[in-house]
Amino acid sequence: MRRKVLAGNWKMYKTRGEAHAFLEAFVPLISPGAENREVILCGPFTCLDVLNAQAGPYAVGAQNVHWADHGAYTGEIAPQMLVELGVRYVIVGHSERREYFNETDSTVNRRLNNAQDHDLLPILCVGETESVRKDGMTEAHIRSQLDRDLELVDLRRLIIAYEPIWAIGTGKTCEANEANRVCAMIRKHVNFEGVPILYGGSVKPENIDELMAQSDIDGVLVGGASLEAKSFARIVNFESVPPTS
Ligand SMILES: O=C[C@H](O)COP(=O)(O)O
Repeated sequence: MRRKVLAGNWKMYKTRGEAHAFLEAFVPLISPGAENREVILCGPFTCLDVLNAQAGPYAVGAQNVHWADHGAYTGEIAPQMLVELGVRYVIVGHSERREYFNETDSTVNRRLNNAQDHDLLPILCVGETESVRKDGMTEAHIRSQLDRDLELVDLRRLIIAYEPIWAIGTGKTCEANEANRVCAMIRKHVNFEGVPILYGGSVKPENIDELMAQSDIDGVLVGGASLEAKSFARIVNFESVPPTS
């Protein structure tokens, strides 16, 4: 059985003090016995050591990593610098990186490979814009991203997040059955049953149970609703709905 993954992406929010306060509130709210649930907190670089010190059983993730181990790359961060801070996961290819920082499938691929070379577990983000969806090109677009991004990447040490761009931070959640359909398509395309596939895009306490009840959604990547301890705790404590058969 694939593990369940509940990941929070804080984006460019939270100072170290705010991260500390979040953890003090969040950790006691998590229900015991959430076995087989991997909780990941992806904070800004400046918070990573605070998360590592205080997050207890929960894993720490970064939001980007460079394809080189060192060099004249102002503003970038190398994998071993993250590993030294106790980071285990790293988000790669988030649509905000692709849109605002000119990430391409080629740079995403190089970042994924270097992350794995240093034993970081990457969370690759893929997804379509609203206009791609309207043109009926969602599947073709995602398959193309996967083909280019995953060259030489070890699928056994990878998480994929399906994040329809039109659903990110907009409050427009993709219907659970449609998100499930695309996640199933991704699994089939990469041809590896064991890869955890997450859904991301306006996940909140009100829709988490329905999303987690889907057959091909193994978890969620949460932006806005991961910033507040109570709402992210409700997401982590999602209620399992037994499969109907
Ligand atoms: O990485 C997280 C996604 O961009 C989703 O963000 P959101 O939950 O604020 O829509």
